Amino acid sequence: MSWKALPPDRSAAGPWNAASTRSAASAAATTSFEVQTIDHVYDPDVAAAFGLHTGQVCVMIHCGSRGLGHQVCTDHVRTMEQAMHRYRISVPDRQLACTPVDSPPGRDYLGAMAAAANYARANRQLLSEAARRAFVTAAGAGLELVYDISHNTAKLETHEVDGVERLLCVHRKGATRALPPGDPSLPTDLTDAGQPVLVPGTMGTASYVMVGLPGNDAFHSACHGAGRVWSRHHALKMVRGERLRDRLEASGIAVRPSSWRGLAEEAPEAYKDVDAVAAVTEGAGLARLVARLVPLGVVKG
Ligand SMILES: Nc1nc2c(ncn2[C@@H]2O[C@H](COP(=O)(O)O)[C@@H](O)[C@H]2O)c(=O)[nH]1
Ligand SMILES: [Mn+2]
Repeated sequence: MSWKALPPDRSAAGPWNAASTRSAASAAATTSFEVQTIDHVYDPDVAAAFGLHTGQVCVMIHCGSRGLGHQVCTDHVRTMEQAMHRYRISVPDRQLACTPVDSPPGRDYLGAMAAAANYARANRQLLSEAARRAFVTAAGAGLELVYDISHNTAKLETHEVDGVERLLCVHRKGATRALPPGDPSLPTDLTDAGQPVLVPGTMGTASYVMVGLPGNDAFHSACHGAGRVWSRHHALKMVRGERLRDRLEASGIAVRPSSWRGLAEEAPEAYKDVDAVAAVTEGAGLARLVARLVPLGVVKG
């Protein structure tokens, strides 16, 4: 399973454009290529609409711009911080540095961020194609795309605020879009079901497919993953890559890391409990559970 292109942004011009270092992906980017199987389906109808069923083998690919988006954010926070006085803006924290979306720094930021998002999408396309070739060669099996979705982005979108439709620049960090059934931005084959929301957990625990819900108060957003409890630095102090590989392989998960260090940084214990995160996401009305997937093998880049 990987990510399908979303419709392009509809317009420019409008509200504030904030570039935040908090809003950036970690420079040491997470990339995982995971073969999984579906161990539980919560909503058979929506799962069927996504082409999913219990026992199915899937591929979940997580890849962004490999640090480019982080650099874009760092650079534009600096520029906006220096430009804010021209727009009479002050913020309590430099990481909230912002200028209007239709100002030169705002346009520059959105353009650079979009380029990084496109680069991330191209990376996923290449990894998806590699997955297709590997599955055909090794198993004679084809792969069908469920959804390709961007994360850690800023998008211009119209939302109702205090009863008024407004054009907003919505920043989603550690988050992704979660459109409800019937949303006009959805591809037609997903209009009845809603948008697939992919929630990777860790290489040693479950991951989830969820679906967007009506009435989402977070501007149609949901989490994009379990999220960290340990920094990469702390994970390196706590975990040895070789031992982690042995532990995962002993529990039946094949592991192919590009480095021991990279593997240790992404140890399962460095992340929150994804089962709890998915339950809270559903409880908060952000997205609904569709299927739970468990890892069979992971390649870490
Ligand atoms: N299924 C897997 N999920 C993983 C793995 N490594 C990390 N993660 C999850 O992805 C999200 C998003 O990562 P981010 O770098 O964009 O924040 C993260 O919160 C983890 O929950 C993995 O190997 N397999
Ligand atoms: Mn990422």
